[in-house]
Amino acid sequence: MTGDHWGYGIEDGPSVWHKTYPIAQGNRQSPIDIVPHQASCDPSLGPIVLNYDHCTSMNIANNGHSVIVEFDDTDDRVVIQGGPLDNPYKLKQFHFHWGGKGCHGSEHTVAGNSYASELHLVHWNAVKYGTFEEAATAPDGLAVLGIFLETGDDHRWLNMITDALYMVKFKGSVTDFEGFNPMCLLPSSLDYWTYLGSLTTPPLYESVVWIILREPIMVSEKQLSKFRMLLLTEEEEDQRIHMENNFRPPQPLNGRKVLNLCV
Ligand SMILES: NS(=O)(=O)/N=C1/NCCS1
Ligand SMILES: [Zn+2]
Repeated sequence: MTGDHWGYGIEDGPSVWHKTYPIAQGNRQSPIDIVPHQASCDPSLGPIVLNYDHCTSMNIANNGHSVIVEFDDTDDRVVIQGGPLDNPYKLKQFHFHWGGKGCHGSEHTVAGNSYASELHLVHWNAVKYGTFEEAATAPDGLAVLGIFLETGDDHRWLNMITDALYMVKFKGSVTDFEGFNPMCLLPSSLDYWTYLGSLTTPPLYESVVWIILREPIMVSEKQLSKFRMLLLTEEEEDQRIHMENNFRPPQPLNGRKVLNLCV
């Protein structure tokens, strides 16, 4: 397994990533199991503030690991700030992790329970670093907002994404996807847990301030099934392998503190 040849299968999945990415066995890896009653409330933690009003989604793509919506991050106004963050962090992209039919697929778990899926809104510290790539290797370079997806009623706005998935069925496909504002994917409460961790996909850099919202959003099984229609394989390949169970299991906490807002 070299270069971008990692995946979620037996041969190339999370249990062997350490062979190519030794930091997989580092001391601030993600995801983790969040144990609510062991989280510490920190009076210095304020609310999360999201300024997505001027966000400009550009495209939606199948990168062979997930489906990803990218944003124009030249605009300084589209940021997350507050909470544990010392600076505003700019929105770069969002993507999802999900399970197989009837299986759960979130990355973080809560008291050992996983959700059907997990949405990651990826932001970078453009105040301190010149590029996303540079920020991605710095200990305070990225802030990822994690939102759990639970099966229930149809999510009226998620349809905008699931209806576009057929256009990026194959690995390496990308299509225009403008005017989507992820504010519509937020739950009603911005109550959160936060801890210092890593990317959950190779190269697994330990550069992420994780902010996980406590309240899940509801999506239907039908909407989730459309994610599983995505393929890991390219259009010209004969084999067709569906993209599912693209989640890394929880990693050792190694003494890290999970903080939450004081009520
Ligand atoms: N799942 S994740 O958000 O931690 N992984 C990423 N890889 C590149 C940017 S975000
Ligand atoms: Zn992710």
